[in-house]
Amino acid sequence: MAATASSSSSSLVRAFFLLNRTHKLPLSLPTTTTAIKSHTFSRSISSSSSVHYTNESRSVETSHHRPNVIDILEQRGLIESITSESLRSACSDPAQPPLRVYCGFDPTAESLHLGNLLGLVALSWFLRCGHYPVALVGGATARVGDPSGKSLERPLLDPQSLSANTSSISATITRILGPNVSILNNYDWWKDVKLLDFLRDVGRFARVGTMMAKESVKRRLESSNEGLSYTEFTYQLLQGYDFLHLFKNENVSVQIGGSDQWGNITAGTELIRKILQCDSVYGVTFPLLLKSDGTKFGKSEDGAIWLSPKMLSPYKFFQYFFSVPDADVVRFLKILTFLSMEEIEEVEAGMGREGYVMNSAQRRLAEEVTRFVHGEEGLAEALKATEALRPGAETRLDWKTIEGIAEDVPSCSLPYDQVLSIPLLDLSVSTGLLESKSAARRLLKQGGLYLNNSRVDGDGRKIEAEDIVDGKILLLSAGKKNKMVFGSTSFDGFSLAKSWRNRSVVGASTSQTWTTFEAGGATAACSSETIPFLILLAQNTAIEPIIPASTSKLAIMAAK
Ligand SMILES: Nc1ncnc2c1ncn2[C@@H]1O[C@H](COP(=O)(O)OP(=O)(O)OP(=O)(O)O)[C@@H](O)[C@H]1O
Ligand SMILES: N[C@@H](Cc1ccc(O)cc1)C(=O)O
Repeated sequence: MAATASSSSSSLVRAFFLLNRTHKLPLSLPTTTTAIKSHTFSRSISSSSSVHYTNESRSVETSHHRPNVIDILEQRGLIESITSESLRSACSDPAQPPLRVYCGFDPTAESLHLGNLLGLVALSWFLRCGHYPVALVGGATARVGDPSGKSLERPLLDPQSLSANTSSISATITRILGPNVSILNNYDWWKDVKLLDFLRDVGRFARVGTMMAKESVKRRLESSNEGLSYTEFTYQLLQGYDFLHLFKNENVSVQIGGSDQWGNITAGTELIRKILQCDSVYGVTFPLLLKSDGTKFGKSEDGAIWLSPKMLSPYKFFQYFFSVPDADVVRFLKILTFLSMEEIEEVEAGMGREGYVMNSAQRRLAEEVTRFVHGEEGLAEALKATEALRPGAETRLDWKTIEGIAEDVPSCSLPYDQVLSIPLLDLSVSTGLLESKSAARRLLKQGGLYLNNSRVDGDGRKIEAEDIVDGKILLLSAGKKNKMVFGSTSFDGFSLAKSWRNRSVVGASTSQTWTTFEAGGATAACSSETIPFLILLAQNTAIEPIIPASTSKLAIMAAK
């Protein structure tokens, strides 16, 4: 059934792609324009955050040729379940106004991550097909914590962190989806809801048997000794009530989310059916994006692919997609980019052709996703950095480019006189880039040792003043992947602290001259003076400096 629907719409889909190149949004072919007055979208980001949008009423196009967004999502592998098949006709029926569709994100971290990107991509598809997306930031729900997919109750977040997270996530959503997406914070309606009113008006309609049967509840009761708190148990009702509220007040009739959200989404459609006796309400889920070990990409997992450039640079973001295995690249192109299916098929066919340049498909994927998330500027930054770090690259290195990526490659800071006139082989060992001088010599003979992207030939090569780019830095590469940046004294304690932090460190506090933070059971301290000084204190008492305390002018970062 899905296949029939998809093929019948494929010519429309193609037309849409052509259009989309020139007129970005929406994808529909407008025929008449009607003002929808009764539904003004209040683009307010909460009392608890500083981002504010003004109310605006929209002019909505009714279209005879609105591409079927559900068919498109399905073709691309972005549909896991739908509450009712009638959504397919509702979303492309020219007699009906465009749909308002929402996806929620709890602000439990400073940034959204790759898993959340699927929701943004799906919202963007709705927008491109002429509908109205709403992104909800769960300022209220994050105070409770969604038990879906969680084996333990989440720690509570303080109001300041919630507010900061709400602002930064909202800014990311606006950056990615543009100003045509409304952002709402559910704290804005929850703060006025009274418990007794809620129990009387909503609780009555929620059946305990149905609530107990939800996957998130069953799984927790079966697998954890601690079970589930009443607070977490009510989470599904909070999300259900959000849908009811948005349906009544904002005319939102579709909720989308990852497949772990099915129970919460259907809690909403059930409440709307029971309380408002309305059936024209829909839930759609997409499959979870999983890592190669089968676990989901998430904010609370290690090694998250963050969407905020403050948490992960566009360069690293680009590199992640540039390195995905061949087996995943076509699937990722379908779910994470807006390339037409024909273009994707073309890329796939190219991968099997003779003369295919390795990683070209990945490069296309990385370019498309980085552009969507970080914009043209972010993509340009990522491409420049990628080129700057490519052994053999012609591009002249400059301090500004390297400074931007120094945090993303293993780096180390040394006083000038410990670099100048030092044999390159010695330097590559003393900094930890290579394990021994014989290994360094072997690599050099094989042509795998590069200084500032140029291949090094003789083993007697010493560092000369002109090798130190802009008098500050040099780049040494071993083989193709292992790179290390050396800084002279211009690497101050602050940038060291920052680069150290980016290597999965949690909790940093800054005092006037010292930054301290904890990493994997250890505390690191770094002075913020210009001459860096870094020591690592093992947890509890024993002091174990990674550099001798006497060499107070030297700072070494974990190299590999
Ligand atoms: N790996 C993923 N693949 C697809 N969707 C995801 C993934 N991770 C989260 N989502 C979706 O993003 C939306 C927001 O989820 P949420 O804010 O709870 O993120 P989360 O990563 O699940 O958080 P946490 O790690 O704290 O559980 C939900 O619709 C959820 O299903
Ligand atoms: N429960 C969702 C976030 C969400 C919150 C409120 C909603 O109304 C909708 C979605 C999640 O944690 O992934």
